[in-house]
Amino acid sequence: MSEIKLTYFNVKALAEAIRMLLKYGGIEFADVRADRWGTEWVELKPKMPFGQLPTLEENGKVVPQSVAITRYIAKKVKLVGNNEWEDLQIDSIVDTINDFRGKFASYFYVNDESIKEALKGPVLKDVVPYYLEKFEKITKENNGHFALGRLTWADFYFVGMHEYLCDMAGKNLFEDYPNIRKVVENVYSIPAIKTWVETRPQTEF
Ligand SMILES: N[C@@H](CCC(=O)N[C@@H](CS)C(=O)NCC(=O)O)C(=O)O
Repeated sequence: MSEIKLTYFNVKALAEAIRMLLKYGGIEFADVRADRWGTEWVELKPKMPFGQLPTLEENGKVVPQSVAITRYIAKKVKLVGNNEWEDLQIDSIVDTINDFRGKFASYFYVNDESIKEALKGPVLKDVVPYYLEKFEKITKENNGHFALGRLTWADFYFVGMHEYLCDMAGKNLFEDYPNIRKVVENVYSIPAIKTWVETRPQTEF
């Protein structure tokens, strides 16, 4: 059995879907959480392939990029499509969820508070309902899932990310969207994930 090490910061954000998929598949891994604000990250950053986290290390080889890593683990735990068309459905919605995340990132990391607020306003007013109404329709049509009418890594990708999205928005985004919430409930009701959620390190997002 190969040795897997997942390195990220002590948050869920881009790595939680990967952690949850590993747990789902019962795959042992080292869950390394670097201190983002201390000297640890200053020393580690130049050693990372593109200076960022998460990275996956397997058999001594280190690879970056959260979506690629999530897809790779999803293949191992068989939460991918049954053919190329099905994989395209999953990839397409994952990329769309990632675009949605990018809308929040466009203001969240801005230091100037007045500029940040000015950028945040239209995202919350226009972009959020635009995406969430479509996500609600998709998850309704797919019976509480994001693709293929069944559990796939797209669900994990969203669930791993959803608290981060709420944190960046400064509110619960999904209150009025029962079918999106159903995706979270479906993933959290899987026994291995339930145990993980109960025992994982407590972080804000
Ligand atoms: N496209 C990359 C983005 C990775 C990324 O933005 N990582 C951030 C944390 S979420 C990071 O490493 N920040 C620290 C830094 O850039 O020094 C991925 O999806 O993995």
